[in-house]
Amino acid sequence: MSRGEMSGRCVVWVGRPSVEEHFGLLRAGWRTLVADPASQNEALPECGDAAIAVVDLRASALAAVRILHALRENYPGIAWIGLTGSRTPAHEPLVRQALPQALEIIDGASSFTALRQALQRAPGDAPAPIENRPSILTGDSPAIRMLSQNIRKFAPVELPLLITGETGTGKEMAARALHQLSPRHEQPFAAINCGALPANLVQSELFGHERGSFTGATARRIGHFESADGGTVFLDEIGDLPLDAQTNLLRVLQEGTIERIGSCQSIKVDVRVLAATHVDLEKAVSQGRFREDLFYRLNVLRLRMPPLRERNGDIELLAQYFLDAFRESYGTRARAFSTTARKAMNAFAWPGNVRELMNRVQRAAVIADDALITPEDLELSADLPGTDRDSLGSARTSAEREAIVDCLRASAFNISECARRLRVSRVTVYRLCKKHQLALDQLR
Ligand SMILES: Nc1ncnc2c1ncn2[C@@H]1O[C@H](COP(=O)(O)OP(=O)(O)OP(=O)(O)O)[C@@H](O)[C@H]1O
Repeated sequence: MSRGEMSGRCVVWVGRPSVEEHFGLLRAGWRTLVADPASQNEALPECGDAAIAVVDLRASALAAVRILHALRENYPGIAWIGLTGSRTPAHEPLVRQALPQALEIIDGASSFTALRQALQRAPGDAPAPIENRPSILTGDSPAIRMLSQNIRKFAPVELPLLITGETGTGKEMAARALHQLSPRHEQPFAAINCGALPANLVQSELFGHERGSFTGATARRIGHFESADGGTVFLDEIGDLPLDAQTNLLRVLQEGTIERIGSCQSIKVDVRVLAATHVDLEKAVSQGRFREDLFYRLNVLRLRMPPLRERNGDIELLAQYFLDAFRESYGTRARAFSTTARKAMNAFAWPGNVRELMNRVQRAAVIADDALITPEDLELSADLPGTDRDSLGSARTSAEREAIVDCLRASAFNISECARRLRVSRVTVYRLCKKHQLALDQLR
C-alpha cells in the first residue's frame, strides 16, 4: 500500500484503480491512496479525516472487504462507495453484509463520471483543484518527478509536443497522461504508430480517402485525424513518416485542415498533435529524411523520457508494482524480490527500459518457486559485467553493449541484419547478447 501525508480530501482506493480512474481522480482534484489487497505490505494508508473510500469489488472482493473492515477500525465512520462488477460475489456473507453500509453502489462497468459524481455528493468539502502531486507516472525518482511537473504544465497548453526517449520508457503513457489532464480528456485519443503503417496506406490511414480514389478504395474512409476531431492525435515513431505525409501533417499544424485522398475539399479538424520518437530527429533533418519546418513545428514543447537506468530508486518500485498487478490476476507464489534480485535489477542497464522490466518481472512471477523472486528467475546475473562504473573496462563494456543495442534496434532485432551491419558473424551477435544479458524476446 502506498502511504502519503494527507491534506485536503483524498480517496482511499481499496483495490487497484485503472489508468483512466487514476487520472480521472487526479483531474477531479482528488488525492488517491491505494490500499491494494494484492500488495504484500499490510499497512493501511494514513489518510486522516478528510477521506472517503472507494472499495473496488470487481475483483478480489473478499480481500477488499477485509481491508475495508481494517480501515473502519482505524477511521470509524469513514464513508465508502462500492464499485461492483459481474465478478462481484454479492452472495458471499462478508460482501452481503458490507454492501448495505455503503454510501452508494456504482456499477463499475458504467462510466467514470458516475463515480466522480458520487464522490462529489459525499459529505465533506469539495476537493481542492489539482494539487502538486509529486508524481503522475509510477515512480518517485527526481527524474520522474520533474517529468510529472512538465506533464502537468504542458497538458493544458494547446501546442504540439515532441516526446523523446528510448524504446519502452513510457512515451505513449506520457502522451495519454497529457491527454487525460488536458481539457480535451473527454474527446478521442488516437494513438498511431507511424512505423507500423504500410507506406502506401499512410495517407489514407491518417487523412482518409474518397471512394474510387485508388485501386481498392471501394468505400469512403475517414482517417484518424478526422475521427479524433476535438481530441488528441499521438503519432508514435514520427521519424518513420514518409515525406509526402509529412507535408500533409505540416498543413494540419499550420492551417488546421486535412484533405481526404481523392478530394480537393479542405476539412477543418481540431486536434492537438503529440509526437514521439526514439531516433534523433535533428539528425534525420540533416540527412534530408525529415522536414525541417515540420520538426520546428512539432518541437515547440518537448518532453524527454528518462531511461530506466537514470531513474534512481524507481526500478524496485516499478518491479513491485508490476509484480503486484500480475499477482492480482494470476495469484502467483512470488510476492517480493530477494536482496540479490534487487541488487541485480539495480545494476542492470535495462536497454528495453520499463517494458523490459515489466516483461522480466511477469516471466519471473510465473516461474518462481518461492515467495521471493531470485536473479535467476529474472534471468539476470547477480554478478553483472560493467557494474564498476568508473573503470576503463566498464566504459568499454557499456560502449559495446550500447553499440549492440542500437544496432539491434536499427535492424528491427533481426540477427542476420544486425550481424551484417556490425560486420561480425551471427554467432558473435548471439554471444554478445548473452554476454550483456540482452534477452531478445524481452527487447522486441
Ligand atoms: N511509469 C510507468 N508505470 C507503469 N507502467 C509503465 C510506466 N512506464 C511505462 N510503462 C509500461 O511499459 C510499457 C512501455 O510503455 P510505452 O509503450 O508507453 O513506451 P514507449 O516509450 O512508447 O515505447 P516504444 O518506444 O517502444 O513505443 C507499457 O506496457 C507501459 O504500460
